[in-house]
Amino acid sequence: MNIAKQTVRVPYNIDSSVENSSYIEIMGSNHENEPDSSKEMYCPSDSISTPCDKRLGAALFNCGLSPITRLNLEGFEASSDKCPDTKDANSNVYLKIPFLNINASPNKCSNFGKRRLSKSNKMDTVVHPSIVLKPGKWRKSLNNFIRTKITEITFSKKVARSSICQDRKSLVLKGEQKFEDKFEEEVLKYCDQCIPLPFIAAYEQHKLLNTKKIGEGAYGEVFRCSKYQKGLEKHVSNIVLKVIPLEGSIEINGEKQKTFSQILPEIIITKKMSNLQRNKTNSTDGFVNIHKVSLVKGKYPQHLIKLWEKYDEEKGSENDHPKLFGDNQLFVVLELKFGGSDMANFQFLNSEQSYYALQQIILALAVGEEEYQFEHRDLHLGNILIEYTNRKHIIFTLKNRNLTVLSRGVKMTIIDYTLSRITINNCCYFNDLSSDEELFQATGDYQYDVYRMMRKELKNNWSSFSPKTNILWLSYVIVKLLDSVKYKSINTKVHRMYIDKIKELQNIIMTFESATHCVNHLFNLNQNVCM
Ligand SMILES: Nc1ncnc2c1ncn2[C@@H]1O[C@H](COP(=O)(O)OP(=O)(O)OP(=O)(O)O)[C@@H](O)[C@H]1O
Repeated sequence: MNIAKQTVRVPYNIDSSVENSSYIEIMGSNHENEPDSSKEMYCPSDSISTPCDKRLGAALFNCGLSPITRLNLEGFEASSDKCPDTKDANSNVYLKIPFLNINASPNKCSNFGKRRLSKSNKMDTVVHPSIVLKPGKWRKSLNNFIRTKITEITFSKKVARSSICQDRKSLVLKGEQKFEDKFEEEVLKYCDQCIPLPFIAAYEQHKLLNTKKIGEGAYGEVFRCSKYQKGLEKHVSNIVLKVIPLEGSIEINGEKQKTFSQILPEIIITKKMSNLQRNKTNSTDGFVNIHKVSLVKGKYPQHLIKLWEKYDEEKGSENDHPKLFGDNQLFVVLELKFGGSDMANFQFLNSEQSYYALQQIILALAVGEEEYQFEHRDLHLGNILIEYTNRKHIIFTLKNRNLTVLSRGVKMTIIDYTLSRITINNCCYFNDLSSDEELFQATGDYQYDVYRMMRKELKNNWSSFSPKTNILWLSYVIVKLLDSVKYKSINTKVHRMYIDKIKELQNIIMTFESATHCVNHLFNLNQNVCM
């Protein structure tokens, strides 16, 4: 601890947690040989991060790395090389610690771990020696970590691995298996197509206006645009295109490409959650609205490549260059409604605004639970979008009851169902994380405790319905509202008042069994009617 204190430099990340009890178990365990190692390794109920108000403060320990939860990942040591792109090379962590926290910070080193075409059109892998912890999009972080681990370090044996947490399964609870092996056919049905469309023709430049790349995930590139709508004969604004490569044999962004069988449940879940806005008994528009899905084939359109490169120049992309895709590459394009900026990058006016934002999230989850036994299971700040609205109120229907929340100028949208669990027509869709280890080894933010807490809650049975996982994520959102999100004005009475209200909720959140249970409390609903 003392050595670490002296040597570790100022952190890049906002570490909202300091885990406090799992160190010894983790260091002592050998996961590979212990299929049921979860109890021994993590004792998750005991290893919940210290609440933000009690955690070690910056003054005490000026370091973003959780000091006592470094994991021993065999074969991995810090390299002493300096990152060629990093201006302040000294700000890299150059401690020799067994587990350098996972993540590439694009701002620090935009070339970290990604493949790109060099001038000679040869594939180069540029590797960053330091791995910096960052909360949020863990999948890319893990990929980068693994890619770095493979390229940077001399391994006695190469790590052969498939994708992270991509074990999408469906479990038919009653009746017949619906799709058999006709996943491609089913995807085409959802796209309203018989065959894939040529990518370049379907997304020609003139059909899209004001196009801009706005984000990226491990699976896809995300563009915002106005898109020409045939029936309406005009461009409709605020469309988001999420472009996901499919079925190809080349790895993209360190991941195997999704298959038809993996993308189909995501399309189904996205459509179902989106349609909740038109539902009667339980309704919300808090889940991202999907306009259309398309299956396209062929090279990436040149104008989208240019926008990808612009984003890379300005912000630094961690993804592979889309020029890599050939003539036969398939893509699914999800056309979604623009939901705003993600919560990690949003600045709230004050905590009154964030308190009502939190209520919107709780209600949306409750509606999902009631209608589809929905658990999000990955509700980190990157998956919660916020936009400004003129609407005074946001209206939800929960079990035929209309519930109204003040918007205080913001509208919340939940995205990304990669880990989500849902029951639709007696079929349960879930992502089986039971044999995934990497996600449960990550550390450095309360977010990473939540995955372990979910595993404990679900007893590693990822098909079961346990809405408590939504509560675990709500506890995380509350911690973030108190600890990390940005506020414009904090020196006001109203801000202090609502911070107290959020703290009150923090004190009781874990006593609820579901988001619905929490709503009953918040809205003083009659237990007999609403439980
Ligand atoms: N509807 C939307 N409106 C606004 N921004 C969006 C929308 N959908 C996605 N984004 C932006 O794009 C980013 C990546 O999207 P998303 O999380 O869906 O990708 P992914 O490939 O599933 O990510 P992951 O790496 O977590 O698997 C989001 O963090 C967000 O910033």
